[in-house]
Amino acid sequence: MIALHHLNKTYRVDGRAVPALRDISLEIASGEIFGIIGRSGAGKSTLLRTLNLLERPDSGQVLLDGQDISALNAAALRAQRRGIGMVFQHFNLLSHRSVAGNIRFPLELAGELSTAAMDARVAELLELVSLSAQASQYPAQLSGGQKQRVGIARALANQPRLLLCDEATSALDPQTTQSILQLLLDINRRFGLTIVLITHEMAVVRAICDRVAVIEAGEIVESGAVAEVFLHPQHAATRSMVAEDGHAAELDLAGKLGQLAGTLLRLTFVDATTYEPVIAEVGQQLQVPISILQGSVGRIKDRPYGQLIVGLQGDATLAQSVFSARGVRCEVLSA
Ligand SMILES: Nc1ncnc2c1ncn2[C@@H]1O[C@H](COP(=O)(O)OP(=O)(O)OP(=O)(O)O)[C@@H](O)[C@H]1O
Repeated sequence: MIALHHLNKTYRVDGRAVPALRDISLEIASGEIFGIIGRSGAGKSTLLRTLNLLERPDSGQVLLDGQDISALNAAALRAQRRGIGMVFQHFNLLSHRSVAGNIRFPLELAGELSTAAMDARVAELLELVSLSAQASQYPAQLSGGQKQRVGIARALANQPRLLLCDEATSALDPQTTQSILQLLLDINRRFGLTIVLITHEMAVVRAICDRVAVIEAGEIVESGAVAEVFLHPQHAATRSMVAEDGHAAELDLAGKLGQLAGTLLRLTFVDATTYEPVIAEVGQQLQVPISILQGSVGRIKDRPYGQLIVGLQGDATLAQSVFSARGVRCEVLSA
């Protein structure tokens, strides 16, 4: 659905060049939730804003359904943008309009529906985001989570094909964050809406994204299915974000290594193997003790996973092949 080809963007600040995007190429499939994660200043907002040309790249192409939107005239670009909704970190609601008035605003701008049809659409959207009871309230009377629900309903008003979320949950507490993420997931599943979100939090990616790209200093340094990137991060930037998230097993046994006998292994289970008694069975099969030193279990979107660091007293190569045969990825961390 979206293809970015060799995007470059450099800002000029006081005559100085500030590169924001460097040779970015990405493909995002229709119906997926795609996360772009990176630290502050990495280029996330700039990249997201190129998808509807709020930011024009210096070079490269932005293709939506095969059409290069940078080649469109102003009227055609406006029509394209109507098919792209956007949700903002600080909600950007109109303070003098009620909840219903905010949601109605893009419908009025589009000018395609009768008054009755607009009323019906607003009612439908209020119900979708569970705010029917707050229709006549004003933004100042709402909680952060409710404001973001209005932001989401407004973004969906003109039935976009693509929803761009710019740090949509960064101003919210963890519980509200979860409810907004669930709402986005629900919308994605019910309407098959493609969602591209930017975030600095691995937990957001882990909760709802199908695939993720990691951006660092304007470059995509790693991308792929979330489970692959999260459980086997390759780049230092990804590793440090995964470590901060605290849900993957990281080797922070410094100082204790000398006291541990045997070989350290990292075992990664995904999907069904997560629930099987693999460690006990492999220990029994090899007749060696296996001690669990550190680990975590959880979910990546709706896939269960486990990652454990274990100590093995015995033949590591043999253990590796036995674990692999059981569908468990096994890496030797130290001998
Ligand atoms: N309008 C602008 N003018 C000049 N420089 C800019 C502008 N917007 C962004 N930059 C610079 O471009 C780089 C990328 O910024 P961008 O806002 O895209 O990063 P980000 O990952 O979204 O950061 P944050 O999470 O802090 O918003 C940074 O060095 C930033 O200072």
